[in-house]
Amino acid sequence: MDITDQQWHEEQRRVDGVVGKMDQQIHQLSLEVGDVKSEVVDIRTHFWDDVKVYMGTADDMGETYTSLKQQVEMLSERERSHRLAYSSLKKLARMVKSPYFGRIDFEEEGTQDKAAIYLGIASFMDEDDQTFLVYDWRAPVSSLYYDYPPGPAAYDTPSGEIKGEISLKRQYVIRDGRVSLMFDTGVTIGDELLQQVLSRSSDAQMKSIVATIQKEQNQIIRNDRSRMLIVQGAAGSGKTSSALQRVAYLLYKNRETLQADQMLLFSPNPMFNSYVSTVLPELGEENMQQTTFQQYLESRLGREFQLEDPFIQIEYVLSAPEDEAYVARTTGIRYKSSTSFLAVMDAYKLWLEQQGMIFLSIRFKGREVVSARKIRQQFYSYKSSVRLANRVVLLRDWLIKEVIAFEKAERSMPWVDDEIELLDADDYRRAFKEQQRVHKDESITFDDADVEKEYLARMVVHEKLKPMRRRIKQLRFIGIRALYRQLFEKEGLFASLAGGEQALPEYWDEISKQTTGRLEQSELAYEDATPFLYLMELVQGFQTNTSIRHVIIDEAQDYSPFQLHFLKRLFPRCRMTALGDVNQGIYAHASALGENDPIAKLYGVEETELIRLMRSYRSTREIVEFTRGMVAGGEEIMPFNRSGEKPQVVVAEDREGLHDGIVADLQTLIAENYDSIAVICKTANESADVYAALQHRLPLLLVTKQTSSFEKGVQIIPSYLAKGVEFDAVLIYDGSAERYRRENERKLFYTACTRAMHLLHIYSLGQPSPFITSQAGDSFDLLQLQVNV
Ligand SMILES: Nc1ncnc2c1ncn2[C@@H]1O[C@H](COP(=O)(O)OP(=O)(O)OP(=O)(O)O)[C@@H](O)[C@H]1O
Repeated sequence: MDITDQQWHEEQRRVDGVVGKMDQQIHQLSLEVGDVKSEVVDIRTHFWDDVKVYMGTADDMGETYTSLKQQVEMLSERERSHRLAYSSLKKLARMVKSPYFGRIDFEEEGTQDKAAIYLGIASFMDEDDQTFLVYDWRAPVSSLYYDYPPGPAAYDTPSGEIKGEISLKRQYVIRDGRVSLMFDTGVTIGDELLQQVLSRSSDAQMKSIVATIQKEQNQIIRNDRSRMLIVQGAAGSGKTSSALQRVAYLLYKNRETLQADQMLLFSPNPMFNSYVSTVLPELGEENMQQTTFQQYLESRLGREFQLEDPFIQIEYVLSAPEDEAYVARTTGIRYKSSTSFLAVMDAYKLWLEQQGMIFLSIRFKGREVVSARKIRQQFYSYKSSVRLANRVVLLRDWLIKEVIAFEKAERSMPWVDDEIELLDADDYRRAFKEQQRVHKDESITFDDADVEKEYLARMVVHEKLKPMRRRIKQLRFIGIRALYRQLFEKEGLFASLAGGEQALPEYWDEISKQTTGRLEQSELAYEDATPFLYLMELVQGFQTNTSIRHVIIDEAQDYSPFQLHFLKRLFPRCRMTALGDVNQGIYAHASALGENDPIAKLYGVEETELIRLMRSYRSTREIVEFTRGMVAGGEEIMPFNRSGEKPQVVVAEDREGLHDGIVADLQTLIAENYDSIAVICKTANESADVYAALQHRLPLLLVTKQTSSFEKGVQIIPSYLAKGVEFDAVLIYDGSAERYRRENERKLFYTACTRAMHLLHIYSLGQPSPFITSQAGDSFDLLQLQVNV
């Protein structure tokens, strides 16, 4: 339905009115912020002037305390007002140029009132008559906008469902206070605006999608029933976008009880953190915590081991020769990531409760303080009904007592006299002070030489034993590394825990050899890190994190069932949102979204909800139609209706020709103002070679696993680091059969191709990959580059 000039005029008048009121509030708030700020500075500068300090009697001190307390309270109250006024000011400054993006006219059942509800990134109230001129997009009533076309509609409120009728649904694009686009929409949020948004250039940073959230995405954003929400969605279907809007929604809905730092996002790599870091601030919310799983592993095991990161593992899987060691390792990777291995670990723990614990002797100056054998005896002397981790605590306390006894005896050893000789004046002073502190009520002097010597001996021995006591407190007397090794070394142990020889993975001997070999070098393969940590936690007691209330796992398909179980135990109080695409699983390990859907079983059916997103928004129809043929079930992926050129497959006969073709292509794309372009290579090695070969011909950026921010320009990037991000144009460096042919490369290739928003060119040195040639011939254009002569 066309909008008349009259309506257009009225809408602009309303925008002018709202913007005028916003300007007024901005003015008022700026004054307030200035005033409060100078007040705060004043209180800080003259803080002591207004505090009455009397120290004579207990009453005086009480008065001083009260006066001080009042002054501190006043300061913090003023600081709070400053923070509030400042954040309202920031919010208004963001809204004033574009105060809202949508409107619904809604008549509640049983009333005659038709209310026009305008939606923006935050609420804005008319201070004169206390009415909402703009509603926050997250308010309960706003869900009408995302969920219903004009007609009967309903929304949930804390006091029940409200039914009624939507008579109008309108969208706006308002820039600098002018309505630049406006239309009434039907079934869903209008394609027209979405078309516009999606045809824009890719950004170095992800954008918020509040104005165009789709109905199925809204279900993800507002879901707050289930403990575990799983989103399985096609490439580019808005999983990450929805997850970030969801964070903003949950922060709004639970603003009294939930803070941004109680939410944690697990990202696929550090660069991704920078890519998504602006979405929440754009919506006026603080960012949640962000980390990668590898960063967590590093924080726990990085001091003791050289940890292999997942990218080194993937480089190995993609590039190493396929000999027996390779097949054994990849089999091991799959096994060690499975719940079968998790079950072995749990059984191992039960076994250890009865036997087999390995302890390290406590030694001092080459002598045994407590032998490993004695520690073990003590450990197994505790009742077997006491849990393993609790017995470890008892053992720790026992060891501390043993050390105290040892410490006493040690004071009369000759080495102590030698050490005392070496003490200087400062040490003496320290010893004296320490003794004074310990014996507060006794009058201490160093008049008597024997007393002095005793004190000094006590100090010397105590100091020297500090590291030992620290190690005991950190439970470093448990041989976790040896326990992990024992599992792979002890004849028959693994098989009996796994339920028999037949349950052992293939290539068991080689897997054991590889595992123990690396441990001896103090290396931990990526596939061993989580199981190792799990064993450590089983034995020492879980170091859980109860402050995090919500965990969001992006690219969930890249987590193994084992890792997911581990996360569940790590965050026992939290809810989880896991987003993934089974077709983009690029690791050799079993996937949490793989066969038998291990992720769905994590919290059980009752507490789990699964939402599927099948419409892809990132890429043009042509790119989606081409790429979806590469993966199982791809026919269900629906392109959004936006057209572009067909993907091109460009075959070169030699590397020089390939490079010339790519450089010419890049130059054209740059001239045509494509802002972000990626040349996606298979591995980091290939990326480094391409960068070295082409960097003198045009400006390029090389993305490595160390890259921490996502930038515009031409990026040379390994396929697995391009996860989650997108580019205006994607050139696949070499999509030949030589490079992409194995089944485990299919998803990698699909992931790389689906990074393209507007244009996809696949170069191929020789015969193109079967993942291309098996596609319908009319879904891409095939070009042959001329051979260089
Ligand atoms: N409702 C929407 N309105 C506007 N843009 C959208 C919407 N949904 C998704 N997009 C856009 O589609 C692109 C892909 O979204 P996003 O990265 O969230 O998808 P994804 O499912 O996480 O993708 P992948 O799994 O391939 O990494 C982004 O540019 C995003 O802004």
